[in-house]
Amino acid sequence: MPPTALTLKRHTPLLSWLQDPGSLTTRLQRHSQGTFSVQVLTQHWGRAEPSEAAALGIHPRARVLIREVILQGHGQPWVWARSILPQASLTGSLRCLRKLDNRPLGGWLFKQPGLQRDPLEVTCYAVADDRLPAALVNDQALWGRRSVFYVHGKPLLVGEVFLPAFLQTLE
Ligand SMILES: C=C(O[C@@H]1C=C(C(=O)O)C=C[C@H]1O)C(=O)O
Repeated sequence: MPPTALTLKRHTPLLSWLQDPGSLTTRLQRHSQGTFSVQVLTQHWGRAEPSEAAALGIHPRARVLIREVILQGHGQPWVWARSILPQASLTGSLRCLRKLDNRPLGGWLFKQPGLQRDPLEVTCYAVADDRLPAALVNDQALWGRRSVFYVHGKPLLVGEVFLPAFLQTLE
């Protein structure tokens, strides 16, 4: 089935994960029976993609911290996550996010009082999306989600794509 024509079957177990407004880290820690870990692929300063800047409500040339990780369970690549942290957001209590290393972003986010989150956008990542490491994709379309979090009104964009090894755990 061509990726563009992929549709989510109703009641697929993945829907529950795509639409869950809670901490993905916490849910994956449970699902992995405590074997959860974060592998940082890259964390560098740069510019957001146009759609990311628009979602964050920032100037397309604003300086952002780009963080891409693989969330693992049982040592397997389960989720590819790309977070866009505007430099203007990383002030005050958010400065610590500059040095997360392999600590999960969600572990800090969901402890913040007054955390707010925009509605989740669910999307299908066609194979052609070259930001996804091809080795993780196994030449198939994948489903993901993204949303903007606000801590003390400062926006952070988090996107997650569920990988084939994770989908196998739902079968
Ligand atoms: C936002 C969360 O943080 C998770 C951890 C991430 C990280 O460490 O970079 C990125 C995306 C999330 O899946 C969460 O747990 O819900």
